[in-house]
Amino acid sequence: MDYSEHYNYNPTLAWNDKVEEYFINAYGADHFSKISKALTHPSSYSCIRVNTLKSTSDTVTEKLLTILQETGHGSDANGVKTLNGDTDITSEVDMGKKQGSISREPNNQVSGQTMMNSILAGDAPKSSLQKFPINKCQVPGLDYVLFVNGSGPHDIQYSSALNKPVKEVIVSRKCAEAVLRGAQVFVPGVLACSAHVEKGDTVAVSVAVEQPVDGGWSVGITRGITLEGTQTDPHHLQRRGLYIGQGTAVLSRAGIFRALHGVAVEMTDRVFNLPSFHGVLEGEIFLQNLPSIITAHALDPQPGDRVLDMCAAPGGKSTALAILMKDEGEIVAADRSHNKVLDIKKLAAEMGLKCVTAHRQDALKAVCQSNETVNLSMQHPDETKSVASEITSCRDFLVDDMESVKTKAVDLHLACNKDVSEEMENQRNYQSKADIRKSMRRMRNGPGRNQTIGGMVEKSKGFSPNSFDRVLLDAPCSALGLRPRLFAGEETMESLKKHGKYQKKMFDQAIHLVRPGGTLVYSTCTLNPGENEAVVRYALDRYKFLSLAPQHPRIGGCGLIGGCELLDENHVEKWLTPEEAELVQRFDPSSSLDTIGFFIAKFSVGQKDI
Ligand SMILES: C[S@@+](CC[C@H](N)C(=O)[O-])C[C@H]1O[C@@H](n2cnc3c(N)ncnc32)[C@H](O)[C@@H]1O
Repeated sequence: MDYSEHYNYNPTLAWNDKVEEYFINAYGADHFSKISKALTHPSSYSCIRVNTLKSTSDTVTEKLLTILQETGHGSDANGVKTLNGDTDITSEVDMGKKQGSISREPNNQVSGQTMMNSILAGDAPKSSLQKFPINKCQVPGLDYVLFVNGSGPHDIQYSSALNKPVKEVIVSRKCAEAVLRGAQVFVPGVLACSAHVEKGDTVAVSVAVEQPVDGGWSVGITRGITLEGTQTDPHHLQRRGLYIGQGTAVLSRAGIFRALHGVAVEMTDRVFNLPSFHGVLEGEIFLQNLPSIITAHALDPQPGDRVLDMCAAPGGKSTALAILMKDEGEIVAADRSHNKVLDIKKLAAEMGLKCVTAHRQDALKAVCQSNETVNLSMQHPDETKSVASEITSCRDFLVDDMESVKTKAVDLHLACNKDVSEEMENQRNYQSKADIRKSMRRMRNGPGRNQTIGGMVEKSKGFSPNSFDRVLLDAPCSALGLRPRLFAGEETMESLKKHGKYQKKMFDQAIHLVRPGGTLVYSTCTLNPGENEAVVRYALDRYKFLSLAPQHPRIGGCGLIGGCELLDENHVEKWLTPEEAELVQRFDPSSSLDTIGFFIAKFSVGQKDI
């Protein structure tokens, strides 16, 4: 058997046939194949936004270097691995005894890293001896953004003691995507395991990805199955090229399937090494993708402005906007989901931001319908601004007591019941034991310093027309730009079209809320032109008082020109003119910036005729 071809990481992203055809039409076959490949890898660096109201880039860099050093993530000058990047660097999990021989070939030719270094982070790392060098962003105005460089893909030699078959675990796709970003393997993420795995054994970790079955997709693995020997088990071929690293079993096989939570495998050798700063320097830093930070700059908020973030949770862009405004003015951060609104409140409180108020509001009904609000339709003379916003706060928002009581009960249940579902545990960036203990302590001792907001969420009745200087519509989307991604087959042409329709409806609301002379920014984290250029086309054609505005900084690429014939519908989806395409920013995951796929359009709002 050819071990090197089987035990490696070389995934091919599966798409729905029609969607693939549409994207090949939009990007060209070669380019789309590069995008698809890039999506299966994480970015080669973690991007950290410093809360400049609390700290500086230099202070944060020093603190992070100390933390990395103290936790064994520091210098690696002799090429001997110490510790890999863990999700939670305060994790107290016993590493256990390691078996088998492992060797690692560092391969630092991560896609685009050289370009990324020279454009964004300069050529000289803060400390070249550091295993995860930290660099300040070189783009003017973004020196409060830090990049922590990771490495990969690494070749890992998967082997076992006494030439026995390699012991293995298979994890779910969501779990694997988190592991590729630096997490550990948690119990709920394990789908299958070899027989006789004991605590301390070295195990190869691979991922179960959906396979085509009867016109649909299926993983085809029942949780808890035993993997037989290398060649004999029926899932052997499916795992080819899907190995994400090697680790030490923290529990035996029986323990893994009996336990409800906790780490199952402590990763020791990863295909990609990325430090994770989950829970580190809370309030002082925020981990955020570079295009999201650029989106906040594109809106160009000024101190004293009234800004609406229509789909704000978890609050990454709202807090970035608040910091750009020096916490002066008002940011109304709205989201449809009650629990997510609580996340916004928590984040704003952690970051010490007073100008962010979080509200439960459906962006599809964001414009206030009540006659009473007519008086509040501000023409925006500065002197009426603060009075009007105070009245708005009093009148427009209703405290939904029942909802908050219900949520408190659910929170209590979750905190006391450790049976957290797999998706929650894996997606919440792998809560460590320490985190769980902290939550339990909070439940016993009441809210801590940063937790004083409780579960109250204001349910908004909507906002008055023309009442915001700036509006951000960071729309819910197909998220096809997010990486790493191991499967993309769930989106069909029909589902992509639904996203586009939903976004246009939200845009219709947004346009009523921003005042004449104001600014509107529309953004998504998808590659789909139907949710990007086509929405901009719709907006420019429908609202003649809108025009595309230049963005600063501008480091992304141009938009897509022309359009695409949608054969099934006998309809041409229209995109942008060459001039318009120059004004939007498109972040391409296969480009040298090595970011997620992202799209930003900025509009100037003229005198309205609606
Ligand atoms: C792309 S995320 C926003 C990320 C956020 N802007 C940030 O940077 O942290 C989209 C958000 O839209 C919210 N959402 C989805 N449908 C919505 C609706 N009809 N009204 C308001 N929010 C909605 C989701 O709950 C989700 O939090």
